Amino acid sequence: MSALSAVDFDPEEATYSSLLSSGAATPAQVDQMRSLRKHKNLLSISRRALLQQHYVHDVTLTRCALTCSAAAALEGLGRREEAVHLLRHRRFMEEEAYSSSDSDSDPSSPASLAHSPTDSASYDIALSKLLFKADSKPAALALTLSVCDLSASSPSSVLPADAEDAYYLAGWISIHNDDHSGAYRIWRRGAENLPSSDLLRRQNKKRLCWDSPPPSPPAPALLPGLVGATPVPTLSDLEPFSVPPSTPCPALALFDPASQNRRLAFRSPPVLTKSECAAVSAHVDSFIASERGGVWGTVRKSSVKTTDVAVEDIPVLRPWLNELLLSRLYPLIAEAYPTLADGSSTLSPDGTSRVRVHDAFIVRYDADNDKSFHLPEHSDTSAVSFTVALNDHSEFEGGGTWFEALGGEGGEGMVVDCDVGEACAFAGPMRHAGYPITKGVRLILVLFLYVEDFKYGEFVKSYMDAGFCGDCSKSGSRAVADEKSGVKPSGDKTGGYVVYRETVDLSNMLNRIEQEEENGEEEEEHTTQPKTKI
Ligand SMILES: O=C(O)CCC(=O)C(=O)O
Ligand SMILES: [Fe+2]
Repeated sequence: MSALSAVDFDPEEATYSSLLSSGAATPAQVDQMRSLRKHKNLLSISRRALLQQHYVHDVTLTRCALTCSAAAALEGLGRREEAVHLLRHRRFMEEEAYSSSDSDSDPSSPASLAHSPTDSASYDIALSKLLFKADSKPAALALTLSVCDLSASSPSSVLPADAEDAYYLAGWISIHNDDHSGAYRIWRRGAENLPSSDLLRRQNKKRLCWDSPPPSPPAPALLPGLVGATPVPTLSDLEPFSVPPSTPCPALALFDPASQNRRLAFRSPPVLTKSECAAVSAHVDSFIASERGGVWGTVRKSSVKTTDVAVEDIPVLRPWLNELLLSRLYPLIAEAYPTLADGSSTLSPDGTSRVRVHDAFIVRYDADNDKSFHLPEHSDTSAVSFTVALNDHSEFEGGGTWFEALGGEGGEGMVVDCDVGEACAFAGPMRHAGYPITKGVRLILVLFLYVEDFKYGEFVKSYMDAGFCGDCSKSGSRAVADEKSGVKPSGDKTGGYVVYRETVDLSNMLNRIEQEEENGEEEEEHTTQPKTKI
């Protein structure tokens, strides 16, 4: 039976229906029920529209879009194999029919209306999305790259939105494949081939900023007042924080166990002087005033509100951060994390660092004005991250970086608190949070770093696959309420976690086709039957 003619009886739905009518359904079950109904509706509408060839008379519909919509619905119903088969089959059939059709035939005939030269790329994007979700990364990457290549060699064969999606998705598949450098190469190519894409331009700009050569002569001459006279920290200057022997943590898998000895987080003495922090803060304020109309926003969109600015957006801070990285933070990482899990070090044989910036933000928590108190539990997209305190602790109460695995069995975790100029370095896959402030403003520099050619994701995955961790990277349920404030580090959301700008954009992109088609189909649906709402 083909995917389009399958009878969609689902015993699960019958169970949910009786649960709902008995009033015993949990919120999670209601959500599942909604999703089930939504995808069933979408599948039945797409199927009907395809079978009745609605696209012949309705210029807003195409066979390709309806097919992608049906595939998205099948995926939503957990029928991924059918979805993949449907897309592959339709792509092949339509391409065949199109290439063998007589070019002199009536242009209004269904055959020519049903397939346009850009449809194959649209099918490929929809397919690669499914393959990526199915964790078939090499196949997904090959398909997205083929769309990138096609858009470069024959721009009229790929819709601009599909081309942007292809480059963006290919970059993210590469990152999930532990190939950050490859991702940035793809985004660079995308930015060059699609100069109108803001998304690709931003990704590329980031890379250009953090790969730029160190300023020479160094920053003091370029930026008076911005580089202080703090010494370069060595291991004996760092205060280590160890994961207790009884506590699992996927980040342990990143380093050589003998030399690391479960020390995954470190607090350093000041890497910035007070006057340097004040100067950075003043530059941020003047940027917000002149470029953002005095209003802080969020560049790193997250599932909960965070207030931040990307360092690369403030030109005066770019050489400053490069200098800070090269002179103090990269050496600090080499001291704190001497041997990686693959036996290599973060230093190349020539002594230069292999560490690279993935993201650099200045994050502001403000208990009094925008009520941005905390950041919920999450892991970073990084091998190593930093938080560096940019203002004095007397300016706020509470705060600090909370780590679940540093607190032992009880689940209360531990807060590592930094005073102005001090840095907290930690392994990105450690589950952590911005602990709530209860008063004032806390300003920090946040850095997500990776190590070139070090496949940290692979080590985390092996650790998880080996079952060492149970579900320790998934749930925030072990967070314990703070006695005084009554707020959890995980926020008010159960299992709250932060998704970063790229991840949000990525999931928006992945869901966009589905959403657009659903909206289109809902309109269609209103004309044919009332919508079933739960
Ligand atoms: O506020 C903190 O100390 C943590 C910040 C953080 O984890 C992040 O920005 O990803
Ligand atoms: Fe973080």
